[in-house]
Amino acid sequence: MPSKKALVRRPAPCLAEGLVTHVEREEVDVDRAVRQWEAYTEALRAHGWETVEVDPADDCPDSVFVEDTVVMFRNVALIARSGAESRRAETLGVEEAVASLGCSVNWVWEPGTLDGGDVLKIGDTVYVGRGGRTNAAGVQQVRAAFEPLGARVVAVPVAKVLHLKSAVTALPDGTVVGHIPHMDAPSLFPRFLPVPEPSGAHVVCLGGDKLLMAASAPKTAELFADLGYEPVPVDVGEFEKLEGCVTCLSVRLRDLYA
Ligand SMILES: NC(=O)NCCC[C@H](N)C(=O)O
Repeated sequence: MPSKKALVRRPAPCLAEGLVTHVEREEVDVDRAVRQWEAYTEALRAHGWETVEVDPADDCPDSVFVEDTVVMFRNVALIARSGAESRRAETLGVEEAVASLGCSVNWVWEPGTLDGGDVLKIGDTVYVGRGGRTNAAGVQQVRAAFEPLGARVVAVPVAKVLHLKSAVTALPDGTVVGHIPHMDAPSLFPRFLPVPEPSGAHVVCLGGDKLLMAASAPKTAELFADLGYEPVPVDVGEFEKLEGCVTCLSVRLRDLYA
Protein backbone atom coordinates (compact mmCIF):
# COMPACT_ATOMS: atom_id res chain seq x y z
CA MET A 1 0.00 0.00 0.00
CA PRO A 2 1.43 3.45 -0.75
CA SER A 3 2.63 5.17 2.40
CA LYS A 4 4.58 8.35 3.05
CA LYS A 5 6.55 7.75 6.21
CA ALA A 6 10.23 8.53 6.64
CA LEU A 7 12.55 7.24 9.34
CA VAL A 8 14.90 9.85 10.73
CA ARG A 9 17.25 9.87 13.71
CA ARG A 10 18.29 12.86 15.79
CA PRO A 11 22.05 13.67 15.65
CA ALA A 12 24.08 12.25 18.54
CA PRO A 13 25.90 14.77 20.77
CA CYS A 14 29.18 13.08 19.64
CA LEU A 15 28.36 13.64 15.94
CA ALA A 16 31.64 15.51 15.41
CA GLU A 17 33.51 12.21 15.96
CA GLY A 18 31.81 10.62 12.95
CA LEU A 19 33.91 8.70 10.44
CA VAL A 20 35.63 10.34 7.50
CA THR A 21 37.23 8.25 4.75
CA HIS A 22 37.53 10.13 1.47
CA VAL A 23 37.61 13.72 2.78
CA GLU A 24 39.82 15.71 5.15
CA ARG A 25 38.39 16.01 8.66
CA GLU A 26 36.83 19.42 9.33
CA GLU A 27 35.41 20.66 12.60
CA VAL A 28 31.67 19.99 12.89
CA ASP A 29 29.39 22.46 14.69
CA VAL A 30 26.95 20.12 16.41
CA ASP A 31 24.41 22.84 17.31
CA ARG A 32 24.35 23.97 13.71
CA ALA A 33 24.01 20.34 12.60
CA VAL A 34 20.97 19.92 14.85
CA ARG A 35 19.39 23.04 13.32
CA GLN A 36 20.10 21.72 9.82
CA TRP A 37 18.61 18.34 10.76
CA GLU A 38 15.48 20.05 12.08
CA ALA A 39 15.11 22.03 8.86
CA TYR A 40 15.65 18.83 6.84
CA THR A 41 12.95 16.92 8.72
CA GLU A 42 10.64 19.94 8.44
CA ALA A 43 11.15 19.95 4.65
CA LEU A 44 10.07 16.28 4.55
CA ARG A 45 6.94 17.05 6.60
CA ALA A 46 6.15 20.13 4.52
CA HIS A 47 5.96 17.82 1.50
CA GLY A 48 3.61 15.31 3.06
CA TRP A 49 6.03 12.88 4.70
CA GLU A 50 5.29 11.75 8.22
CA THR A 51 8.66 11.59 9.97
CA VAL A 52 9.13 8.68 12.38
CA GLU A 53 12.00 9.24 14.81
CA VAL A 54 14.10 6.17 15.56
CA ASP A 55 15.21 6.22 19.22
CA PRO A 56 18.40 8.26 19.39
CA ALA A 57 21.72 6.41 19.67
CA ASP A 58 23.70 8.97 21.61
CA ASP A 59 26.88 6.87 21.75
CA CYS A 60 27.01 6.36 17.99
CA PRO A 61 28.48 9.42 16.23
CA ASP A 62 27.19 8.44 12.78
CA SER A 63 23.69 7.38 13.86
CA VAL A 64 22.03 10.39 12.20
CA PHE A 65 22.90 8.74 8.85
CA VAL A 66 20.00 6.36 9.33
CA GLU A 67 19.84 5.34 5.67
CA ASP A 68 22.89 3.14 6.14
CA THR A 69 21.23 0.87 8.71
CA VAL A 70 18.35 -0.58 6.71
CA VAL A 71 17.26 -1.24 3.13
CA MET A 72 13.59 -1.49 2.26
CA PHE A 73 12.07 -3.41 -0.62
CA ARG A 74 8.29 -3.16 -0.49
CA ASN A 75 7.33 -4.14 3.07
CA VAL A 76 10.55 -6.05 3.75
CA ALA A 77 13.36 -4.46 5.74
CA LEU A 78 16.89 -5.79 5.40
CA ILE A 79 18.89 -4.71 8.43
CA ALA A 80 22.39 -3.79 7.30
CA ARG A 81 25.71 -4.84 8.77
CA SER A 82 28.12 -1.98 8.17
CA GLY A 83 31.57 -2.50 6.75
CA ALA A 84 32.57 0.00 9.48
CA GLU A 85 32.47 -1.91 12.76
CA SER A 86 31.96 1.28 14.76
CA ARG A 87 28.56 1.69 13.08
CA ARG A 88 27.11 -1.76 13.82
CA ALA A 89 25.47 -0.82 17.12
CA GLU A 90 23.24 1.62 15.24
CA THR A 91 20.92 -1.06 13.93
CA LEU A 92 19.22 -1.95 17.23
CA GLY A 93 16.80 0.97 17.42
CA VAL A 94 16.15 0.71 13.69
CA GLU A 95 15.07 -2.94 13.95
CA GLU A 96 12.54 -1.93 16.57
CA ALA A 97 11.30 1.00 14.51
CA VAL A 98 10.69 -0.99 11.31
CA ALA A 99 9.17 -3.94 13.19
CA SER A 100 6.75 -1.63 14.98
CA LEU A 101 5.69 -0.23 11.60
CA GLY A 102 4.68 -3.75 10.54
CA CYS A 103 7.61 -4.53 8.25
CA SER A 104 8.93 -8.02 7.77
CA VAL A 105 12.54 -7.94 9.04
CA ASN A 106 15.61 -9.73 7.62
CA TRP A 107 19.29 -9.31 8.50
CA VAL A 108 22.61 -9.25 6.70
CA TRP A 109 24.78 -11.88 8.40
CA GLU A 110 28.52 -12.35 8.80
CA PRO A 111 30.58 -12.46 6.59
CA GLY A 112 28.32 -10.10 4.68
CA THR A 113 28.68 -6.35 5.07
CA LEU A 114 26.31 -3.76 3.67
CA ASP A 115 25.60 -0.06 4.16
CA GLY A 116 22.22 1.22 3.01
CA GLY A 117 24.00 4.10 1.26
CA ASP A 118 25.20 1.52 -1.26
CA VAL A 119 21.69 0.62 -2.37
CA LEU A 120 19.83 2.57 -5.05
CA LYS A 121 16.35 1.34 -6.00
CA ILE A 122 14.75 2.31 -9.28
CA GLY A 123 11.46 0.51 -9.66
CA ASP A 124 12.24 -3.17 -9.20
CA THR A 125 15.91 -2.72 -10.06
CA VAL A 126 18.16 -2.64 -7.02
CA TYR A 127 21.67 -1.35 -7.69
CA VAL A 128 24.13 -2.38 -4.99
CA GLY A 129 27.52 -0.70 -4.71
CA ARG A 130 30.33 -3.10 -3.92
CA GLY A 131 32.91 -0.91 -2.23
CA GLY A 132 34.49 0.00 1.09
CA ARG A 133 31.38 -0.72 3.14
CA THR A 134 29.61 -3.45 1.17
CA ASN A 135 31.33 -6.70 0.26
CA ALA A 136 30.49 -9.47 -2.20
CA ALA A 137 28.70 -11.53 0.47
CA GLY A 138 26.59 -8.46 1.27
CA VAL A 139 25.60 -8.15 -2.39
CA GLN A 140 24.70 -11.86 -2.47
CA GLN A 141 22.53 -11.44 0.61
CA VAL A 142 20.64 -8.54 -1.00
CA ARG A 143 19.95 -10.86 -3.95
CA ALA A 144 18.77 -13.62 -1.63
CA ALA A 145 16.50 -11.28 0.30
CA PHE A 146 14.90 -9.33 -2.55
CA GLU A 147 15.08 -11.34 -5.78
CA PRO A 148 12.36 -13.76 -4.61
CA LEU A 149 10.17 -10.66 -4.20
CA GLY A 150 10.71 -9.64 -7.83
CA ALA A 151 13.80 -7.43 -7.54
CA ARG A 152 16.58 -7.48 -10.09
CA VAL A 153 19.87 -6.83 -8.30
CA VAL A 154 22.68 -5.14 -10.25
CA ALA A 155 26.10 -4.97 -8.60
CA VAL A 156 28.11 -1.78 -9.20
CA PRO A 157 31.81 -1.32 -8.40
CA VAL A 158 32.42 1.67 -6.08
CA ALA A 159 35.99 2.75 -5.31
CA LYS A 160 36.16 6.53 -5.58
CA VAL A 161 33.60 7.50 -2.95
CA LEU A 162 32.13 6.18 0.29
CA HIS A 163 28.89 4.74 -1.05
CA LEU A 164 27.17 4.16 -4.38
CA LYS A 165 24.72 6.93 -3.50
CA SER A 166 27.59 9.32 -2.80
CA ALA A 167 28.01 9.21 -6.58
CA VAL A 168 24.55 8.58 -8.07
CA THR A 169 20.85 8.75 -7.27
CA ALA A 170 17.80 8.89 -9.54
CA LEU A 171 15.15 11.34 -10.70
CA PRO A 172 11.45 10.41 -10.40
CA ASP A 173 11.43 9.06 -13.99
CA GLY A 174 14.30 6.70 -13.18
CA THR A 175 17.04 8.71 -14.90
CA VAL A 176 20.24 8.17 -12.93
CA VAL A 177 22.03 11.39 -12.03
CA GLY A 178 25.69 11.34 -11.11
CA HIS A 179 28.92 13.25 -10.94
CA ILE A 180 31.15 11.43 -13.42
CA PRO A 181 34.51 12.04 -11.66
CA HIS A 182 33.08 10.13 -8.67
CA MET A 183 31.79 7.18 -10.68
CA ASP A 184 33.58 3.92 -11.44
CA ALA A 185 31.16 2.40 -13.95
CA PRO A 186 28.80 5.02 -15.51
CA SER A 187 27.98 2.70 -18.44
CA LEU A 188 26.06 0.35 -16.10
CA PHE A 189 23.15 2.78 -16.02
CA PRO A 190 20.84 2.71 -19.03
CA ARG A 191 19.60 6.33 -18.75
CA PHE A 192 22.15 8.68 -17.25
CA LEU A 193 22.42 12.44 -16.78
CA PRO A 194 25.73 13.91 -15.59
CA VAL A 195 25.54 16.74 -13.05
CA PRO A 196 28.12 19.50 -12.58
CA GLU A 197 28.56 19.33 -8.79
CA PRO A 198 29.43 16.39 -6.52
CA SER A 199 26.51 17.06 -4.15
CA GLY A 200 24.20 17.56 -7.15
CA ALA A 201 24.25 13.77 -7.47
CA HIS A 202 22.09 13.44 -4.36
CA VAL A 203 18.34 13.84 -4.73
CA VAL A 204 15.48 12.67 -2.56
CA CYS A 205 12.25 12.43 -4.56
CA LEU A 206 9.62 14.12 -2.43
CA GLY A 207 6.68 13.37 -4.74
CA GLY A 208 5.53 14.95 -8.01
CA ASP A 209 8.30 17.10 -9.48
CA LYS A 210 9.84 18.05 -6.15
CA LEU A 211 13.46 17.12 -5.45
CA LEU A 212 15.07 17.59 -2.06
CA MET A 213 18.68 18.62 -2.72
CA ALA A 214 21.70 20.07 -1.00
CA ALA A 215 21.98 23.84 -1.07
CA SER A 216 25.62 23.29 -2.06
CA ALA A 217 24.60 22.29 -5.61
CA PRO A 218 23.02 25.45 -7.13
CA LYS A 219 24.13 24.72 -10.71
CA THR A 220 22.60 21.26 -10.61
CA ALA A 221 19.41 22.74 -9.12
CA GLU A 222 19.26 25.08 -12.13
CA LEU A 223 19.76 22.13 -14.48
CA PHE A 224 16.91 20.19 -12.84
CA ALA A 225 14.61 23.26 -12.79
CA ASP A 226 15.27 23.66 -16.49
CA LEU A 227 14.11 20.06 -16.98
CA GLY A 228 10.79 20.82 -15.26
CA TYR A 229 11.62 19.75 -11.71
CA GLU A 230 11.20 21.81 -8.58
CA PRO A 231 14.35 21.70 -6.44
CA VAL A 232 13.82 22.05 -2.68
CA PRO A 233 17.25 23.07 -1.34
CA VAL A 234 18.30 22.38 2.25
CA ASP A 235 21.61 23.20 3.89
CA VAL A 236 23.27 19.98 5.08
CA GLY A 237 26.76 21.45 5.25
CA GLU A 238 27.65 20.06 8.67
CA PHE A 239 26.73 16.54 7.52
CA GLU A 240 28.65 16.97 4.26
CA LYS A 241 31.80 17.46 6.37
CA LEU A 242 31.27 13.83 7.48
CA GLU A 243 30.56 12.53 3.95
CA GLY A 244 26.83 12.65 4.53
CA CYS A 245 24.24 14.06 2.17
CA VAL A 246 20.47 14.55 1.81
CA THR A 247 19.75 10.90 1.07
CA CYS A 248 21.47 9.44 4.12
CA LEU A 249 19.44 11.39 6.68
CA SER A 250 16.21 9.46 6.08
CA VAL A 251 14.71 6.18 4.91
CA ARG A 252 11.46 6.57 3.03
CA LEU A 253 8.88 3.85 3.63
CA ARG A 254 6.66 3.92 0.57
CA ASP A 255 5.08 0.46 0.62
CA LEU A 256 3.98 -0.32 4.14
CA TYR A 257 1.19 -2.81 4.62
CA ALA A 258 -0.23 -1.38 7.80
N1 LIG B 1 24.53 7.02 3.12
C1 LIG B 1 25.43 7.94 3.42
O1 LIG B 1 25.77 8.76 2.60
N2 LIG B 1 25.96 7.90 4.61
C2 LIG B 1 26.94 8.80 5.09
C3 LIG B 1 27.71 8.20 6.21
C4 LIG B 1 28.78 9.10 6.72
C5 LIG B 1 29.52 8.56 7.92
N3 LIG B 1 30.41 9.54 8.42
C6 LIG B 1 30.29 7.30 7.59
O2 LIG B 1 31.45 7.40 7.21
O3 LIG B 1 29.76 6.21 7.72
